[in-house]
Amino acid sequence: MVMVCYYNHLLTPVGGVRFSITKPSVLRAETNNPMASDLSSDRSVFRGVSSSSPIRRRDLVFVVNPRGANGRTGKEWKKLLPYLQSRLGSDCNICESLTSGPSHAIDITREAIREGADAVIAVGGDGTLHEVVNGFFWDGKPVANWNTEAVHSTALGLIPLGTGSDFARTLGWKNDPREAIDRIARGVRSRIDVGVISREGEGSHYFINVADIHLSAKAGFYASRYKKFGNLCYVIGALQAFIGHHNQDLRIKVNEGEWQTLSQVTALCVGNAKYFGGGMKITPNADPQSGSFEVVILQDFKWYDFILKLHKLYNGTHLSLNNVTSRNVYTIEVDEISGSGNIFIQSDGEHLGFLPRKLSILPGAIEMIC
Ligand SMILES: Nc1ncnc2c1ncn2[C@@H]1O[C@H](COP(=O)(O)OP(=O)(O)OP(=O)(O)O)[C@@H](O)[C@H]1O
Repeated sequence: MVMVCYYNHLLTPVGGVRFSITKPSVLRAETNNPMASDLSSDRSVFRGVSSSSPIRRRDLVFVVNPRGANGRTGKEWKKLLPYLQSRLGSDCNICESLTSGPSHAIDITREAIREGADAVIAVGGDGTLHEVVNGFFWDGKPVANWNTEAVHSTALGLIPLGTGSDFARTLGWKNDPREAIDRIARGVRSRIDVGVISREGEGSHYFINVADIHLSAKAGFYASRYKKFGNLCYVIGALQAFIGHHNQDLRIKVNEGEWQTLSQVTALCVGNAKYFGGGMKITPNADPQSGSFEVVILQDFKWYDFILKLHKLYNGTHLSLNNVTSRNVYTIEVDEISGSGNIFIQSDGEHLGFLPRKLSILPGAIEMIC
């Protein structure tokens, strides 16, 4: 079978990359994105080679956020392309899709899965990974290949090139993109869990790393404005979030049980993986293959507690503190008591809105190249 990954600068709207169906077995990326790398115009890279071998060439779609890590992702990606081509070009059809703005990675991923890509690889930070993960779902269900006779499924891949790249830390991956490409070349897949967040009257939202509520979510909201300062953005975001912060009584319902009240919550963190905020080991026992979340709740923290206990939050030893609790859950509903409507929630470092929300685990929902 011949799979073609075809790059065309003439056919798309400004700044876009999209896949369009020409015939079921053809995967086509189209763009006129000015950020497209030099190699984008080299069709020998993006066009599949007709193969007479009975072994099917894998179709790999790399979803690259050129603005990730304040533009470092785009620069690093360009430097990586020759290695990528040398490592994967002989066995795989390689397709590069540069995102043109927020949420674009979701659409690219959905189209790639429907077109039968073997893997969609997020190239960027946790925000890009988050969008690619959301692209694996549509209308509350997993996205499927349009070709219902296809025997392969689409795996998720990751080349961590963001500011924080916290999800990769849980997997023990070094911040080495060549190592990530070697991993993709090996192509070993494992099932991992995904979290789903819902609210009455709204569509579902998915996350792979950590979802968190109140102070930390507010800090993440502000941190996103200061990404140009690298990991320092999380410190600046936290300082800004502290201004006017009040711990709040919240109510939670765990595993469909009874509602219970939590007093003076500073932050409530739901971990599918361990790290957030640029390396803080907030949910140290979370494991994306466990089939459950670790929920860590910080209560009645004062500003000076963060100064005195910050090292514990970074190295994951904070669970021994009096006002920190941890539990394993499958579902958790969180609502506020005061009705202020301003308790922040974020997932994978992306601002999601405000309470209430229900968070549930989807065990083994995605196959990941590990
Ligand atoms: N072309 C683009 N221009 C501007 N923003 C973009 C573009 N493509 C994607 N984005 C947005 O950039 C945000 C951040 O991207 P990403 O997570 O890759 O990098 P980061 O924030 O530096 O890393 P981390 O999330 O690991 O700290 C994402 O939320 C995404 O919506």
